[in-house]
Amino acid sequence: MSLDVRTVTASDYPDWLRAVQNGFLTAGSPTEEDVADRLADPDNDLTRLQGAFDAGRCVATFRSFAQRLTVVGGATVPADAVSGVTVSPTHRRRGLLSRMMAGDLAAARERGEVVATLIAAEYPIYGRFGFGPATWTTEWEVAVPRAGLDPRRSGQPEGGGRIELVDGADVRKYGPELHTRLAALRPGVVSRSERWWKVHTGAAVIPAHEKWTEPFYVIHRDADGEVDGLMVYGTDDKWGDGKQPLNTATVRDLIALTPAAERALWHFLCSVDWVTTVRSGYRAPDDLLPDVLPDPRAARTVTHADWLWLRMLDVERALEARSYENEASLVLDVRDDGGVAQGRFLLDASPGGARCTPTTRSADLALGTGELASLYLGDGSVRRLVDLGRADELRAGAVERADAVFRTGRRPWCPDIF
Ligand SMILES: CC(=O)SCCNC(=O)CCNC(=O)[C@H](O)C(C)(C)COP(=O)(O)OP(=O)(O)OC[C@H]1O[C@@H](n2cnc3c(N)ncnc32)[C@H](O)[C@@H]1OP(=O)(O)O
Repeated sequence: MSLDVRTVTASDYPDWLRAVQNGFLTAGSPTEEDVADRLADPDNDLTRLQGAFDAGRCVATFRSFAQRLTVVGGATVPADAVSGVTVSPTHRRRGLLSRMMAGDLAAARERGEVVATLIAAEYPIYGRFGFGPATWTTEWEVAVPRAGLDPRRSGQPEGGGRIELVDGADVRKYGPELHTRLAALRPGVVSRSERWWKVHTGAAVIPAHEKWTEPFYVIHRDADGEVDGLMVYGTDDKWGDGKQPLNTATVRDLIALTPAAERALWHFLCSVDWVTTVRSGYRAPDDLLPDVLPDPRAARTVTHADWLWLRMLDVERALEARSYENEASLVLDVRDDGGVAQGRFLLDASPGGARCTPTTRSADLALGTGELASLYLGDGSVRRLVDLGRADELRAGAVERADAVFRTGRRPWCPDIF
């Protein structure tokens, strides 16, 4: 019997959500409350949900939703955020993901979205669809007693700043604006919905499989009393046989708008009595963390991996949307097996702005859409891509010019999983 791949209706939704849950290895079905809560979410656009149905049962799922992505320079571009991708183990490797992805990318291009984004469950899945890793993440584990911090200072900020313990309602009050201001500073940040803040502060139905517990919330105020930082962390309740505290504090969210706020929040958490280990959560690879400690070797890297994957949908608009610190004129031959974003483009970039237009001039560099995506937010190195055989230098000196124009001083970072 042929499989029916189609848009999901409200009556399909409980079975579709069950298939997502099962595809992510959680048995059973979602609660009625969870289904109703998600259906009421204005960001859950059912016209962008696809499902494959076999004899009426959902066996594959795919969701996309409208997102804004911060690019270099602080502008945002409309992104097609891909999520909830599953194919039942009974129906894998028959091309179901390929069919749903092709349909979604064509629709996204049609809607005028500039890039597609996703967080890949496994590295090998999405390169074939023209995606490339555009931001990376690092998680550290800090052995607090080895960090060299002065326990007499008890984590008080320097320079007149102040740290306050607050509750979830305060986070819903301050968090969205802090996040919006972070998005203007950091390439790779993606928009957060109102529901995100509710779910992460316990004010909305928590999906059964997410196992949420109430965390601690702290804010940082600068010397003028302005809130410029937020940290959310959970603790366990571990004690050693000798009656010594052995608690681990794990960061769930940390937004710092200034380096002073970032330093103060890390020092605070590493000074909480009973906490002997701090897990940083997924941070930017160039987070200040290890080096804000007197002894950075107290921080062990526990994860370093690709995070936000990007796919170009509209090369001209994407390259014109970001800023460039250096001047360069480059012709890029962009290959795209998916037939969405291929072409030869002339990029005229300068600190004052950029123009990107189709051209017939001979190319300086040839690369795939996934490779361009990995350079787009300022992270990847053209030299490395060429050395890996994933990009071709077609004119001498093009690699150095391209690296000078694409790379940025700080690395991009996406704080969210979606
Ligand atoms: C953004 C997110 O939601 S990330 C979450 C992704 N989902 C998961 O990891 C859940 C568990 N896995 C699954 O549900 C499925 O295996 C999926 C969705 C990853 C793939 O679905 P399928 O329908 O099997 O993929 P499809 O048949 O279209 O495969 C296309 C190609 O990708 C390859 N491929 C698919 N999945 C994988 C994988 N996990 N690792 C390596 N290659 C893969 C296939 O072999 C195939 O290659 P080919 O064209 O050379 O033959």
